[in-house]
Amino acid sequence: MSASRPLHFSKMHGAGNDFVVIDLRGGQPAPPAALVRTLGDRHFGVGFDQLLTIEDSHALDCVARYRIWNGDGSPAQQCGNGARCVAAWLRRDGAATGSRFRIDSPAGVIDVECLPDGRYSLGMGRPVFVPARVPFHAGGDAPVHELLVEGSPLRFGVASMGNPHAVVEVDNVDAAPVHRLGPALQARPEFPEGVNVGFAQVLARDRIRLRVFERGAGETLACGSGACAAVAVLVRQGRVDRAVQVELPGGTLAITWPADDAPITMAGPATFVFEGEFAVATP
Ligand SMILES: N[C@H](CCC[C@H](N)C(=O)O)C(=O)O
Repeated sequence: MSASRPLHFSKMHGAGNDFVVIDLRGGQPAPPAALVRTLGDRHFGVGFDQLLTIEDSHALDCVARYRIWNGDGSPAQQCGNGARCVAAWLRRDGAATGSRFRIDSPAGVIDVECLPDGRYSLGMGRPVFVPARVPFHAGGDAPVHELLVEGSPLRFGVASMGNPHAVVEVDNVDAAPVHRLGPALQARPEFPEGVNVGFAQVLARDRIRLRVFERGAGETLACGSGACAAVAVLVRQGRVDRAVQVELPGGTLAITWPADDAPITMAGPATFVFEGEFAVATP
């Protein structure tokens, strides 16, 4: 029987997008990819869409830094639902005081506001549409791109929220071929760093439904950066206004993009589920 040491974690979710949060402040090393994969396994581990590590921030005005790992062990630059859970975790920890503070994400500093109704409102930065910066290596800086996918033309928009997104508009998200077209688009060489693929159904100019097949995690019940990217792409295509309720399978996020040169704001819940200890094998 190999020895092991306990690793304390918090299990959380943001609109059903679930996370394991571990505290690595004090200079503890990042978890090896093998541990991330084991911890993320829903049979041999705890299970999560993403692992979030809380770390010391080098930015003076930030309460903490955090990093993001997908279930397949790959790092990510942005996680909107995860950022809200980090904010809630820091409030409960006492590291964050007051209703406004800043956290340091791999994609940059995020302004947090704790709303009276218990939701968290976050400044998610400006969307980037320049293909080379998504990155997406095909076509120019157009609102709509088209690729031949599995023999049929597929039209979509692209945007980076710090992480890459493609957004496909569909008539009915329930019937969308999410688990076929999601992996097919992710496998394209035009997306050299992979891509999160959103399938959006426009219900009204201020309301959409969205399903997201995430890079490194598959379909999740919600994707915060995906909701931001979907609104940005659809605003640019003239399909929605600038304040949109995004209905995802796990819950609803309020996305606002006041102007092209303004950051996108995302508001939504962050929920603690349980605390636990994971037995990490020691050599
Ligand atoms: N799978 C994403 C990271 C998690 C994003 C999502 N969970 C969110 O809430 O934004 C990527 O590799 O870019």
